[in-house]
Parts: sequence; structure tokens; C-alpha cells
Amino acid sequence: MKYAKEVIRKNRVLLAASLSLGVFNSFMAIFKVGFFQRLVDGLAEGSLVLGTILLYGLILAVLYVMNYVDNYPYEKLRHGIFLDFKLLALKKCGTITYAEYLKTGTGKLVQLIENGARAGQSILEGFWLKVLRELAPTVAFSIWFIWRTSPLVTGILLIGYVFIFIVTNLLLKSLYRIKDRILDNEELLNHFLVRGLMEMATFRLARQFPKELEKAERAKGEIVSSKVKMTLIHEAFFTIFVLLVSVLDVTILIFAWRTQTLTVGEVVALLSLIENAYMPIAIFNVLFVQYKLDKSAFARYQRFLCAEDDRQLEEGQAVKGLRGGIEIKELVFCYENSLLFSGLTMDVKPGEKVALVGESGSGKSTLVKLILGLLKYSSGSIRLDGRELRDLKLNDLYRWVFYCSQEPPVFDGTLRENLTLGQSFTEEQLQTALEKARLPELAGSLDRDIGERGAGLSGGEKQRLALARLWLNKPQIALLDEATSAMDNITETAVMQGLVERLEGCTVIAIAHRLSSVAGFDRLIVFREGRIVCQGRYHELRENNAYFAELARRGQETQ
Ligand SMILES: Nc1ncnc2c1ncn2[C@@H]1O[C@H](COP(=O)(O)OP(=O)(O)OP(=O)(O)O)[C@@H](O)[C@H]1O
Repeated sequence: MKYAKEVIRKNRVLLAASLSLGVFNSFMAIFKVGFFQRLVDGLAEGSLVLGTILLYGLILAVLYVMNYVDNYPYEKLRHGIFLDFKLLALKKCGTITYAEYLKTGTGKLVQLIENGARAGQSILEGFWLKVLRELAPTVAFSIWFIWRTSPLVTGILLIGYVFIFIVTNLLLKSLYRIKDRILDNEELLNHFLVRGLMEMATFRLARQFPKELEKAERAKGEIVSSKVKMTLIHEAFFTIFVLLVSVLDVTILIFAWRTQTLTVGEVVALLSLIENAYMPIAIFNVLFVQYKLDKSAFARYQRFLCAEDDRQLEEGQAVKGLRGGIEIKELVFCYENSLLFSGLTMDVKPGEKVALVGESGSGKSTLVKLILGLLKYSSGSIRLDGRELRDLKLNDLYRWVFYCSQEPPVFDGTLRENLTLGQSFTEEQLQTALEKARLPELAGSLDRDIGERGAGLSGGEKQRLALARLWLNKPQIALLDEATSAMDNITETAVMQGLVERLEGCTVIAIAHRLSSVAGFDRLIVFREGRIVCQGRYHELRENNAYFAELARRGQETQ
């Protein structure tokens, strides 16, 4: 409930206002019925005075005006709670460990967040708020007024409550199973939807859309039939309650007719109060069932919210500056059960330009993510300027580090947002950065949206845009994971030349498959299956190492 409490705290003023107004309005609604009874009886006895009628009018006016006023905090709260629950997911993304993040697929996650936020809103607003400000006060005030008129009817009413409780529990069990099926299939449907939208070209060429649609249709069928079943069960509750209230109404009428102990006003008030006492219970039961079902949807969301956080982001030694020395000793790392590094050792001097090369899957990107503190090693050490990486506060460290990822290193937003990453720069600085990264043609359209993962740019343009950030903030360590792989040879050579100048004095670790792009680096480190097989300058390796010579030859063939 930690996350629900966070949302409650954030909305506490609105909650207090909404609760007080709700209780007041519930009391006024019941008070109005009691007052009406006195009015009817006064009318029958001929003792009614104008003042009583006017007072009744005033009660009605206050009730309706306050009902209207109540909309303001209530609606603000209702929509706010839903969005606050949604925003928790974004906040979580800022702190979750990278390993946990990798486990969650976007499509399913988006639906999980949507369902979870709706469930959270429904629990707080749809259940607790409704119960505390409407249902409980209405029932309490109604029973109090009924008790004053007829204790016998109050007894019958309470027996009815027990009956309702038993019926509710019987139906709840079947609803749980249905709800779980709905959630599973909603997440699955969204998974197909998101992957279809994101991989449109691949799926179209593979003619995979009909198969995808078939699977999505199956999930849709399950969702629809389960939702219909749920509605029918919910409606059955209401039908049972309405029947119960009808039986009670008839019993009261027979009782009043046979005994002649109740006034007309009392009969009218009792019929109305019984409705007021039962309907909230009927509504409560439906809400309670919904509440229980929402709890299971919220629990799924909560599992994501409670996923392990990377505490190192905000904890650890401050990093006030960096020279850029990196020492790796006896490093051990495995992905789940698969060992990748079993005692890797290497070091990079401050200001050195090093390239990691080797076959695909040999561990280069993983090593970069370990140096970034995204992935955590189980033993051995990574030292930055002699300080153990796992002891450093990562959010401090990141101020001195630049990372260009292998995945499209840009995001859905404008060119400006992609360049500045939330910092302020002058137009001139932005233009210079784009020129240096060989993208001067984009300088005139900084507010253009570049689409999902930069869909509105070519592969090479996306990479140059990401590299342009280097001219806005100079790092002390730059980690470039195939940062120029999508560029043609001529552009790549020009961009690399610019990078080398810009990164003068700064430590660079670049991963490259096209060896010619890193031929001028101080050192090339060759990886094979998680081990370093050789290292040295490009020409030395090419002449003296058969494995490297083969890599370089194959690289040239594919160019
Ligand atoms: N999240 C992950 N979970 C499990 N295994 C992974 C994960 N990421 C990578 N691996 C595995 O770890 C190994 C090293 O992957 P890595 O991406 O580091 O290689 P790489 O040398 O950078 O490859 P490439 O040059 O193709 O980018 C591969 O066998 C890969 O399948």
C-alpha cells in the first residue's frame, strides 16, 4: 500500500474536502426525508404552517447547491488519482535496476500500467471514497431514522444485510477467476498491438500480420466473453437486492394496513428510508466485488512498482570530477545462468582512446553497460580513477560520462529535446553542435518531431544527432557503442575526425565492427566469447595476429 499512501498524501487536501462535503450531503439527503415525513403528517393533521414549507424548500436548496459544489473536489480528485497512479510508472523507470527493466516488455507493461492505474483509482475513489463519504453515512443516518420510527423494521433490515453478505461471498470466487483471465488477455492483446505498430515493416515483409491478428483476435474473444460474464454476475447482485427491497416494501404496507400503528408520513418515510438503507448496501456489494478484483489488478502493477531499485543512483560517494582512468580486475558477470566474463582484466588510461572489437555476442556491449553501472558485476572490480565503481553515486558520475547506445540513441520528441536532454542552450550553441556532427541541414527545424525512436530520420542521422550532444557537454569518459555504424564511409570518417578533436584529453571506449573507423585509436582490444584475445594498435595487430587479421579481412569484405 506504499504507493497508494503516496497518492493519498499528494491529494490530502482534496480528499479532506471531498470527504466532508460527501458526509454533509448524505446527512442532508436523509434529513430531508425525515423532514418531509413531518411535513406530510402536519398536512394530514392540519397543523402545517408556511414556515415549515419554506424551511423544507431551504433544505432542498442547500442540498442541491452543496451537491453541485461537491463536484469540484470530487472530479479533481477522481481524474488526478488516476493520473498520479500512472505517473508512478514513469518515476519508477528513473530508478529501476537495468536488469529488471530488461525483463519487462513494453506492450504488456503499457497495459499493466493502464490497468493498474485504473484499479488504483477505483480502489481509492470508486471504493473507499464512495464508502466513506456516501454509503456508510447514508446507511448510518437511515438506520438511525428508521430506528426512531420502528425498531422492528430495523431488526428485519439487519437480517437482510446478513443474507446479502452470504450471496456476495458466493459470487466473488467465480469473479476472481474471470478477472484474472481478462487481465492476462488484455496484456497479451496490447503486446500484439504494440509489437505490430513498432515492427510494422518487418512483419509486413514477413507477411506476419494475419497470424498476429489471429492471435490478437483470440485474446479479444476471451476478453469480451469474460467481460460479459462479469457484467451478468454484477447485474444479478442488483436484481437480488431490488427483489429484497420489494419484499420489504410489501411487508411494511401489509403491516401498516393490518395494525394501523403507522401514520401516512411514517409509511412514506419508511419506504423511502429502506431504499436509502438498502441501496447503499447493494452498491457497496458491487463496489466491494469490484474492489477485490481491482486489488488483483493493482497487485500486478504493484509488482512492477516494487521491482528492485538501483539504490546506487542516489547513494554512494560523490563524484566531483573525473580524470577518466578505468581499471578492470578479475571481473565476473553472468546473465541469469549464463557466464559471460569469468575474470576479465583490462585497463584504460585517462585520455586514452580504446576500441573494443570482436565477433558479435562476445560481450562488448555488456562490458560498456558494466562500466556505466547499468549492469552489476558479481565479483572482481571496476575502478574509476582508483575508486570502486560500486561505491560511487551514479547520478553524480553520469555528469562526467557520455553514452551513445547501440539501440537508436534518440527518442520520440523534437530535435531540440533530443539535443538538449532538458538543459538550456542558446540557438547558436545548438547550431554549432549540429554543424560539428555534420547535420547543418537540421539546424533550421529544431522543433520538428522526429517520431518514435527517431523514425523521421535516417539511421545515420539518428547517430549524428546523438553525437551532436557531445558539442554541448564535454564528458571525461565517452562510451560509444557502434555510434557510427549506420553512416556511410565518407560521413563516418568525417564524423570520427570531428569526434577525435572534440574528445581530446577525454577517455573514449568505442565499440566498432567496421575496424577502419577505429584504425587511428590508441589501442584496439579484441574480444572473443567474453575473453580478451589480443590488443594493440591496428597495424600491429593486423600484421601479427591471425584472428584479428581474419576479422579485419571479413570486415572489409562486408563493406
Ligand atoms: N539481457 C540479456 N539477457 C541475457 N543474455 C544477454 C542479454 N544481453 C546480452 N546477452 C548475451 O550476452 C552475450 C554478449 O552480448 P553483448 O551484447 O554484450 O555482445 P556484443 O559483443 O556487444 O555483440 P554485438 O557486437 O552483436 O553487439 C550474448 O551471448 C548475448 O546473447
